[in-house]
Amino acid sequence: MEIDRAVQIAKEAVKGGIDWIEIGTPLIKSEGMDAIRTLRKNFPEHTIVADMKIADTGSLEVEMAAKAGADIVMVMATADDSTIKDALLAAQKYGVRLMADLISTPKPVQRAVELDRIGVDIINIHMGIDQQMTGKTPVDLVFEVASKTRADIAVAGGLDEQTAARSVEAGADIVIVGGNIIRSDNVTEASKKIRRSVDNPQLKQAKTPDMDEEIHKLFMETSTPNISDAMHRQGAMKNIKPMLNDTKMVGPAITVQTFEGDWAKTVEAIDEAKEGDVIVIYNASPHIAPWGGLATLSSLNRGIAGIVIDGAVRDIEEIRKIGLPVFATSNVPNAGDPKGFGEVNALINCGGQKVKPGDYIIGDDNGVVVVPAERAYEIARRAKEVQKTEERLFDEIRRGRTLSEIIKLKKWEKQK
Ligand SMILES: O=C([C@H](O)CO)[C@H](O)[C@H](O)COP(=O)(O)O
Repeated sequence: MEIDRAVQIAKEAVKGGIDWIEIGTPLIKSEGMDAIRTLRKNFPEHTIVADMKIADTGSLEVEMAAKAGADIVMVMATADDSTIKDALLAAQKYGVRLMADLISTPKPVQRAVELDRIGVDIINIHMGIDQQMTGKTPVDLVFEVASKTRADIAVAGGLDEQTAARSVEAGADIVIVGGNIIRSDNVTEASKKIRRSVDNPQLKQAKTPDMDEEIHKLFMETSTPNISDAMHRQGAMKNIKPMLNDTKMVGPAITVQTFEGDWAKTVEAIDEAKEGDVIVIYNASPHIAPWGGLATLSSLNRGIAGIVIDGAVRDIEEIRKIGLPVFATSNVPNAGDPKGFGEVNALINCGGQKVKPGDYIIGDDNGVVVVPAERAYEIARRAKEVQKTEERLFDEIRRGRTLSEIIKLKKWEKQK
């Protein structure tokens, strides 16, 4: 994030009622202490938190941040006690408060108690962005840490309206929200929502979502380009196109290995599939269809989420009328016969991607991506982050700037 964008986003968030502005570590690494100076200058009345993530030379780095205009400076809870104590002395000397970040602390409750005894002002219960993608949340620790310490308690790490409210109910004094505000396409509205839930935490009934439901919901909300970006451009199937427009399909794979001119196993898979599954077929012939209208209707009746074929389909008009998402390499008039070769639920290769039963298959008008089952939650969360970042970029482009201006493309190209 560039400093001018950070200032603009902070202005929109302030309009929505936020009290404090946290300058994140990536911005500080990119812009140095100027990030703090600029935010201080633009927001003379607001509390400025500098997420310095201090690991050593506590006194020196607190002094740097304090002189640049920070009110609160962040030290790593995992730093040595000598660093924490020296940072604390500098904080007292320069009239700022010291916040200790419990990110990646092996025994967070025990360390919080120790930091409290040392005298840090605020303890930040924090799950980092990468940890959040694996399903970790800071909220479950709040009550225990808050009840065993006297310091103020901050909470950070993927908080939204629900989890911010739960944190306050569990004893948090400060709620730090990053992505769910700064990546929104309406930062002011997103800030207002968080403000409302923090001020009235009892109104937000947080339910713990079922993991599979959550994965399905996140993949339904995101696009295959979002998912491909989240996987560092991996996972996209080659040459496989949607046979319908405005199509969206999400589900775990049931796989079919079959051969040119043989449609027996593809049709048997319909009976073996569970509701919500996606049938993924390797057939390898662009000329003889192992799938058509009758199989599509049969799948619709069984509640199957969609079909992906590395091969051809026929009866395209019927498939369109039925409306079940079908993806294939081509459409042709002729089918094969049921011969019975091949296998259901084998490891297959489809569109150049390995697919095993249970892997998540997501299809839309852009094509199809496969996400390994063991990474489904993490990738779904990362795809959502990609989408949020893009929403904000879309908003800034709508306001009249070009994409390369916004992302300062030249500055971030690889330097020789
Ligand atoms: O501290 C943060 C992170 O480690 C990068 O510096 C974030 O500011 C903090 O996690 C809040 O952001 P979200 O997790 O996106 O709410």
